[in-house]
Amino acid sequence: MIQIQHVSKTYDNRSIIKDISFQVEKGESFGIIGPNGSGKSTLLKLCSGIEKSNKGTIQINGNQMYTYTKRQLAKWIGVLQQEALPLIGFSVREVVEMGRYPYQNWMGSEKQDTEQLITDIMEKLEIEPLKNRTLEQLSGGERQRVALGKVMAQQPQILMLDEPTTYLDIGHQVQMMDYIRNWQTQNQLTVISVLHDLNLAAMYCDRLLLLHEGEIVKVGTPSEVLKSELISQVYGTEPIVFTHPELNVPQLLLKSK
Ligand SMILES: Nc1ncnc2c1ncn2[C@@H]1O[C@H](COP(=O)(O)OP(=O)(O)OP(=O)(O)O)[C@@H](O)[C@H]1O
Repeated sequence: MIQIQHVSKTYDNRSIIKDISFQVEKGESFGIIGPNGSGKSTLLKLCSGIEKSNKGTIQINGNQMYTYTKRQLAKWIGVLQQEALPLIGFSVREVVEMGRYPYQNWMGSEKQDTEQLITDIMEKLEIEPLKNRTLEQLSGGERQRVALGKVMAQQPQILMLDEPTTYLDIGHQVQMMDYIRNWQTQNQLTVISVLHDLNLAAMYCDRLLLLHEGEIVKVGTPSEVLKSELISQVYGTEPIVFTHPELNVPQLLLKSK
């Protein structure tokens, strides 16, 4: 579905992403993890086309990314960025409807009637009761669900998420990740997420990419990547790694030094 080959990125002569190659299959949930400043967000921006690489190629569904127009790319890739939501004035429903822009003509209308699609998405995310409120009248968790609703309305094949659970409490973190996983499994959606929380990453990702100083340390299943020695080498703190008693995935406990 998405293939990254020998991709590098420099900012101001600083090498941020160094010759990275990996691929993500259709329907897969793929997590990018690594310490602060390791290049996770930059890598995601390269994968979504927000930033251009200095070297290497990115293919979406077998075609070079640069061959897609912005509008075509928006039908393939949806990016969840909370800070990108308009701040004032728009109602919740209007914001979700904005996700339809790749399908609209220059007058903002489209052939398909999307009333029902928008209502279904809002019901699924339990934001229908908030539909007439404006964004500044919402909590952080509600705003995050609206942001997800907007990107769902875009009906992308690939969803890219940069820290989707930041500012959410544990209940809302799990709720958010469950919404995404349900959407993923029901629609064969491909998901690429940058996650700081390694326990959530292990619970919700099929494979993980561990990044350190712009280079891949390891790509593999959560059990292959979340090993005490690797985490200690990259994050500088050695965790206790154990297996989740119900989900059978690795989980980490922190130790003080
Ligand atoms: N537009 C930019 N111009 C210059 N340097 C940048 C730019 N964007 C990111 N960087 C630098 O690239 C490096 C990697 O940043 P990036 O945001 O990709 O890391 P990250 O792993 O997502 O970090 P964090 O976990 O702290 O969010 C950092 O040193 C950052 O200062």
